[in-house]
Amino acid sequence: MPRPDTPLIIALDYPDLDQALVMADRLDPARCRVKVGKELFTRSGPQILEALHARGFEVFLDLKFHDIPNTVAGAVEAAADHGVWMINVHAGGGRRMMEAARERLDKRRLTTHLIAVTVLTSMSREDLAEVGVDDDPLSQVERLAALSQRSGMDGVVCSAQEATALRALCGDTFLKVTPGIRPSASNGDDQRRTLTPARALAAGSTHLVIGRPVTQALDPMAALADIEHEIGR
Ligand SMILES: O=C(O)c1cc(=O)[nH]c(=O)n1[C@@H]1O[C@H](COP(=O)(O)O)[C@@H](O)[C@H]1O
Repeated sequence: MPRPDTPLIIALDYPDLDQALVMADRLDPARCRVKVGKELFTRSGPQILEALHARGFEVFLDLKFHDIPNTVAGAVEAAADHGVWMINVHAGGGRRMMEAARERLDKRRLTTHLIAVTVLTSMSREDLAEVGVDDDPLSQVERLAALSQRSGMDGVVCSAQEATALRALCGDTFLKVTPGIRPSASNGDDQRRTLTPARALAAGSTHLVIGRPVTQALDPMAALADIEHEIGR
């Protein structure tokens, strides 16, 4: 199966397998990847991954592991053993945690992309201050992205607002996976650091994670077509 030549990752944030597959069956695995997150995976288990793989999708299993190094190493190995395209951990777990995850995948020759979440796109400067980080999101994202790169990650999750700075700091090939994508007409929901699809790509995002602007649209396929048109696909 050829790899899809697209930056689009559709977040299948549904409460159960059936609803997720109704959406997946309307999507084309040649034109997007899909993301399975905590709610869907906790409800459905690995069955959802098998069903999506059987349909030809590359899957980002977004479980954002954050624990002691030994526990995270085991968790990323278990996740990668499902044959998913991408998995993630929280960079806030620190260098030793990320290195342990990297070493475990390398030892098993598992080629799953391993990326680290820097600062959640739902967080503003005020949210960061409340958890003891008295700095702007960009500085904290840069700090955690540099640490992630030194710790062997293939890239990071950040907001597209930080993508240009990370391109300068970490280079073009370091993955910049950006949720918080909002077409100009839609609201931000719980997201705080957002950008439109076209501006996100221009800024240097390598992948755009898009959930509600497509999945909650009155006509999801029309919403997706509009996004593809906006980014020239
Ligand atoms: O790791 C993620 O995917 C992620 C990181 C982050 O900082 N912000 C973020 O929104 N996400 C995920 O990206 C998706 C965004 O969904 P929408 O806000 O509906 O487009 C959700 O599934 C989130 O769990």
